Amino acid sequence: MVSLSFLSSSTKRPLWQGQLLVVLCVVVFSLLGIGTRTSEYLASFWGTNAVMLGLLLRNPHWGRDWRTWAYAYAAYALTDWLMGTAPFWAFGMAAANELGVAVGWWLFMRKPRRVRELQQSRSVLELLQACLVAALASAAVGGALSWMRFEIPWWQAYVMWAVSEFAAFILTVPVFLVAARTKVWSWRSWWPDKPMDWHYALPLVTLIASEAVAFVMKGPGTLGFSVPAMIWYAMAYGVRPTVLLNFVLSLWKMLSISIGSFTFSLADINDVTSLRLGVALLSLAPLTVACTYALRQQSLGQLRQLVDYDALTGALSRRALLERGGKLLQRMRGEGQPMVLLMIDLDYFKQVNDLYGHANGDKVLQAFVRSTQAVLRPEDVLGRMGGEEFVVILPRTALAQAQRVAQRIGDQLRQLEIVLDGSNVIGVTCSIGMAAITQWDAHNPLELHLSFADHALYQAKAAGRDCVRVYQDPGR
Ligand SMILES: Nc1nc2c(ncn2[C@@H]2O[C@H](COP(=O)(O)OP(=O)(O)OP(=O)(O)O)[C@@H](O)[C@H]2O)c(=O)[nH]1
Repeated sequence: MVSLSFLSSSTKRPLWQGQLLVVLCVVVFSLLGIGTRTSEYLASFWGTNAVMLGLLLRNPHWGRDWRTWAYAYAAYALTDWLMGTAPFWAFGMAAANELGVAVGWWLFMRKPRRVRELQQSRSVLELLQACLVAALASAAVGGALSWMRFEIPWWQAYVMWAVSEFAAFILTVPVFLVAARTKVWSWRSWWPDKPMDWHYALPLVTLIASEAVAFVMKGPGTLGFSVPAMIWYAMAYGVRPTVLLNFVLSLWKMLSISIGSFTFSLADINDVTSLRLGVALLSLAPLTVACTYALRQQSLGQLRQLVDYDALTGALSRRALLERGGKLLQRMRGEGQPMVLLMIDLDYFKQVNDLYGHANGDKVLQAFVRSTQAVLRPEDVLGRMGGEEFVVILPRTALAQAQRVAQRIGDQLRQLEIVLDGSNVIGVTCSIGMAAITQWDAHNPLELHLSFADHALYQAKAAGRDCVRVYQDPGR
């Protein structure tokens, strides 16, 4: 398997390897760009600068060494020169190319990491700004050189250079920026984390269909045909797949423009420039949607975490416990499986607070949850009802089995030595009330079964605490 670990910011390779890679990329991509040159003008696609910028953004320590820039400059100029360009133009163009990369790198590196990695809502605007300024800087030199060399109006030379640089930057750099958070060699990491089913493919199918219609219909308006599908995939797939799809789609659009309605020549240069700019800018819409949507999902996730889990102990909150318990009850009823509820209350907990303070009381609660969780299976549910009262739900569990679990919870807690602030070590016990839910009474709501467990807990407390009691239905 080909290793692409050079794309991973987490792998710090020796500097010389990085520099060699930058030089190789400059040579290969420059040759590719030179291959697209028409006889009378510059390359119709020049991705070298964007790729070099992307590599340096992923591996910032390469860019901090001046030799990287010197080697890259030599690679730019020599490749062009060896391919037949006069030395003055070759070295001048190399300066223009590297200036754009340097300005882009400097601007991006000043931004906070989360902004750079497209994890903030303002990321796309910052990306736009950095790519624009880098392209304008490169065009300041490159535009002047191509004006002198090709005798076209100076403004046209400048705009052409700036737009082509900007388009390459805005489409390529995000691929490197988001790849910084992932393992690029795993294709799976570029795909959404959600389960795959057929309706998941709909945005992609819509995209292909709209591009097919655009290709057949032709005309300037077809550029926007794919916008609904772009917005859709941005919302459905998230940032990373969006960046990748934007890249592929934009390349396709530029290609389809050149094989469909336009050919690249100086005669329709303004059309080509404006189309190129349009295609590049089009990608910003889904990218913004994807970034904003991802942030929203992240905030919702954090909010859900806050609502669903007790901040002190990490057990489920009362609300989430009742919700999950209700669903489990339904499922067990459907499957005809038994389920058991344990209502657990720490004994004489008030005394712990009174003697050692509230903060130490909190420590005891946390220790109890840790020790109980160690006894439970992954499918069991532990929640905090409030204060020092907890509930454990044991799905697919018969009463005898649940009694052993309850015993183990009690034993484990009894053996625990809890170290408090001030190096006091204490032990605590708990009382447990159990209620078994069998198939035939599963239609009762969870709250009723909980009240049975509570009743049994009351009996455990009355019996002297540190023991387990099972609810006995008086009707049976
Ligand atoms: N440290 C701490 N104490 C809490 C928290 N929530 C409730 N408590 C305290 O838990 C104590 C519960 O006391 P009681 O209901 O009298 O129960 P107990 O002392 O355990 O007595 P029994 O249950 O009868 O064995 C009270 O002192 C509450 O202030 C909490 O989050 N942290």
